[in-house]
Amino acid sequence: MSAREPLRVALLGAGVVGGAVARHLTQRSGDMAARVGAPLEIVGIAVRRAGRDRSELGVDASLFTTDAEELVTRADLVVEVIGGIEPARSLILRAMAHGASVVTANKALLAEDGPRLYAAAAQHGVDLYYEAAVAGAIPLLRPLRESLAGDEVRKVLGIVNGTTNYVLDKMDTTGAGFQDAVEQAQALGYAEADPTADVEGFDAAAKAAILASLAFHTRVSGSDVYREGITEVSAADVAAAREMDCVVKLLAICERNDGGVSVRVHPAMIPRSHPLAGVREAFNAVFVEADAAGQLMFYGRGAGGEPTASAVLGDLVAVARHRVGGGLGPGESSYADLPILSMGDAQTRYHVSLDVADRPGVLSKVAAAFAAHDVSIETVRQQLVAADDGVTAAGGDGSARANLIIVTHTASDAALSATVESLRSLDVVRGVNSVMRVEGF
Ligand SMILES: NC(=O)c1ccc[n+]([C@@H]2O[C@H](COP(=O)([O-])OP(=O)(O)OC[C@H]3O[C@@H](n4cnc5c(N)ncnc54)[C@H](O)[C@@H]3O)[C@@H](O)[C@H]2O)c1
Ligand SMILES: N[C@@H](CCO)C(=O)O
Ligand code: NA
Repeated sequence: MSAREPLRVALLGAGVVGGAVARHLTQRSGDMAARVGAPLEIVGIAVRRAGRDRSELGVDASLFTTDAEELVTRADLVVEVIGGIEPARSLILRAMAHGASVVTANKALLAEDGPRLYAAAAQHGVDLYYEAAVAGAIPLLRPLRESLAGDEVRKVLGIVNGTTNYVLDKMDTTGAGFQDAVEQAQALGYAEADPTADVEGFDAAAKAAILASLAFHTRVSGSDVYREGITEVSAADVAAAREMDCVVKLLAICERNDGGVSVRVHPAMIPRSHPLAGVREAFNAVFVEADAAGQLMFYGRGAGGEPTASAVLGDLVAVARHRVGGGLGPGESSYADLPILSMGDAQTRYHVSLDVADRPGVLSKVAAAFAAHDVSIETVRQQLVAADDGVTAAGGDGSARANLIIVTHTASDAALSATVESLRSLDVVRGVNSVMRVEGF
């Protein structure tokens, strides 16, 4: 082991992630020192309440402090795992101003105000690393930032929120409704007491913004991301997907085309044969497509104290090595500055399930609505609605009813959603059962 002076580490937050980081740093200090080339010495752990019993972390009780502002001024390396915007942002900026490199897991902050933090890191000549912020343990940001730095990334497509994947998986495999599945996720500790950030897609949108920024060398913030959560996904949607041999997943999609970049988070049907369909429970997986590399897939645990601590510790070792050996990791790269496309310009495909009157001319009226918006239909399947399946087989005008399932070719999202609006107003359409985007065919 090196005789070098210890590097002073300040830990901000001792919750799920911070607790796991503290335990590893304490129990495996010898390995960490050998890998870094200098000991990593915890000089303080900022907590909200000082008096609590935290003996299970195995750290000296005198290290806990409620004065995070003071703590960050006497550290070489600061790990921020408090979460949220403030005081996390001010503490990170203060730490950098005092010369500390920073490791954070805070996707919400990076998606809201990343450029300000990157600028501060550059100004003060320190590192800002955040592998844990997207897809937890999965090494994903480092590959994008470093391994693929010489390639052209075209698309990043993935499942980046464990809670919603768990909920959708349970809806698919057990037929559970949305609310039941959320309660199961809460009972297992995946979903928080207030699961809004997960189920409304805010968490995935923040991660999509970070991924797109790195992939396309362009500043993308959380508010640039089109976002739909899973609260509107019904058992009928999941059943419609099953009929198509598909599953519903909440996807983060970052695409680059000639016009710019499109970044979106929404539920979509994907074929059961697609590798993302096999991502079960609270796991995450991300596909990256690059010109020279072709397709790459990253899979693993995106949440939980231990998996997230793995990514935090990897970053901590990396920035500590820079302190020992000199130099800095790559900073923000936003030189490409590509325009960000609106959702209407995104190229998507729709699956639409309609209840229609079963009489002559209905199909042509439906087809005309698609044609009017220049949307090409790929497949149409029709089945009669039986009188005994819970709906009345006779329509209001005495005609029989049928279920029409239509899958489109790719078109702009604006054209597709305008088509659905037209369908809703057709007299032959009795009801729109399910509308969902389709990916991965
Ligand atoms: N838990 C995960 O699976 C996971 C995965 C990836 C990223 N993250 C990110 O990691 C960060 C931490 O998440 P977590 O799950 O550990 O949250 P947590 O709520 O378990 O822990 C946060 C801790 O910070 C403390 N805290 C809040 N304000 C503080 C302050 N001003 N000073 C000192 N302590 C303060 C809280 O009391 C709490 O103990 C968040 O940014 C989160 O998005 C978490
Ligand atoms: N709430 C997040 C934690 C990891 O960021 C999830 O469910 O994926
Ligand atoms: Na990661």
